[in-house]
Amino acid sequence: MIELSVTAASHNYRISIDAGIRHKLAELLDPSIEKLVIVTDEHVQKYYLDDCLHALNSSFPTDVYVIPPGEQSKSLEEYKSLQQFLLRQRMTRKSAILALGGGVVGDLAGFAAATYARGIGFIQMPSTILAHDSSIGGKVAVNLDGKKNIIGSFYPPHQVIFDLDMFQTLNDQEIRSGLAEMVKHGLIADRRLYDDLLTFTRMGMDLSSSDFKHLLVRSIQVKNNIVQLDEKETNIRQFLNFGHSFGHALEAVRMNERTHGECVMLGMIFALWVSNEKFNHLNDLSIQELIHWVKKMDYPLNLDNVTSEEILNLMKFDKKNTRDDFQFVLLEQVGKPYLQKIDVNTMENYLNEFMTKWNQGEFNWLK
Ligand SMILES: NC(=O)c1ccc[n+]([C@@H]2O[C@H](COP(=O)([O-])OP(=O)(O)OC[C@H]3O[C@@H](n4cnc5c(N)ncnc54)[C@H](O)[C@@H]3O)[C@@H](O)[C@H]2O)c1
Ligand SMILES: O=C(O)C(=O)C[C@@H](O)[C@H](O)[C@H](O)COP(=O)(O)O
Ligand SMILES: [Zn+2]
Repeated sequence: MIELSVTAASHNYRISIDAGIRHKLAELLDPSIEKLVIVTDEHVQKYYLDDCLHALNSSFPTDVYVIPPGEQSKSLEEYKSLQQFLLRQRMTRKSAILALGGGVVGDLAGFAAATYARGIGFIQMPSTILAHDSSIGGKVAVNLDGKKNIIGSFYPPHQVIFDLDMFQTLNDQEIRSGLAEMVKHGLIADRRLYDDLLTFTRMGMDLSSSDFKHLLVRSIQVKNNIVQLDEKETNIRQFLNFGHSFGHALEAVRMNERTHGECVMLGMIFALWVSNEKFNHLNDLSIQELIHWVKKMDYPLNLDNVTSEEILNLMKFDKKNTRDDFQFVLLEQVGKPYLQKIDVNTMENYLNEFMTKWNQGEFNWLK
């Protein structure tokens, strides 16, 4: 088992990573927890809930709250139903929510844990590759009126229990989605992670291999290093948002058609293009090589059913922005992100140019 620790402002917490770790759940949890509510979704319930309940072996009084799978569950309506369930279960500050699932379950359950009784115990048990990102660092949230994560909080978990065995039931789309956040971590902070990830996936992927486990741990370390230095995103944590200004806007327009990671991948390509074409950066990266990989991995690349106007309007709700300007994450080099102020008119021009050229297949690297 690999154990990492995270220092948050309010407390330190442990990340325990291993294949099959769910079967040891009772041993891993803090014995002082008086009551547990497991929040999960219907897919994860089907595969892993029984194992977890069996492992708990009645050590903790436990109830289960199951949400419909998908981004639609990150809503104020689902949040309210969950809070009402917590009330009915008479949860107290000595109780804990255990989020068993991907980023949707973690974000919703975490926001409920952050706000019920002004904060109760919160354990993350990520079940997707993507959730190596979402389960660490304490960003918890729901969406409102198509604006991603606009109602939320910073609420670091008290523990993260990551069972890599659960990746075996992920479909290709969810694997792709999670790999995108790993690529992001490589691009912003770890050139070797980026290179190794592209090589590993080219050679055929065994998600249960020790090679993949090491890549995942390196990716977790990138996230961990950053959130420990800037938990509330006042400076360098904004780099973790690389690709998300455009990505979140696309995700909101194409809700339920494309995953978070698929949209972030296109958002990163846009940001790489701006970095290279408009600011003359990135002479150490072949965008073409990345696009070849992206195509091989079957990321959906179609942008012709969305307008630059729709994207621009949603990008205005990006939480990094100031009132008048976009604060856009660019890369000077791989591993050297920075924040660039871009005014609305300039961003509109960039989007128009990029999306027109993209849709007309004018980029050499698309060929
Ligand atoms: N809080 C953060 O820092 C942070 C970081 C990144 C992303 N996010 C958020 O995370 C969400 C995306 O998370 P996600 O990609 O994990 O999506 P998800 O939680 O919707 O899970 C994806 C799909 O896979 C299914 N699933 C989950 N685990 C499975 C397993 N082991 N086997 C089979 N199926 C499984 C789910 O039921 C769902 O249908 C987005 O809402 C995004 O905004 C948050
Ligand atoms: O941890 C962070 O900080 C991130 O930005 C990680 C992102 O991958 C994640 O999608 C996050 O939820 C985006 O946050 P938001 O503040 O842009 O909603
Ligand atoms: Zn993300």
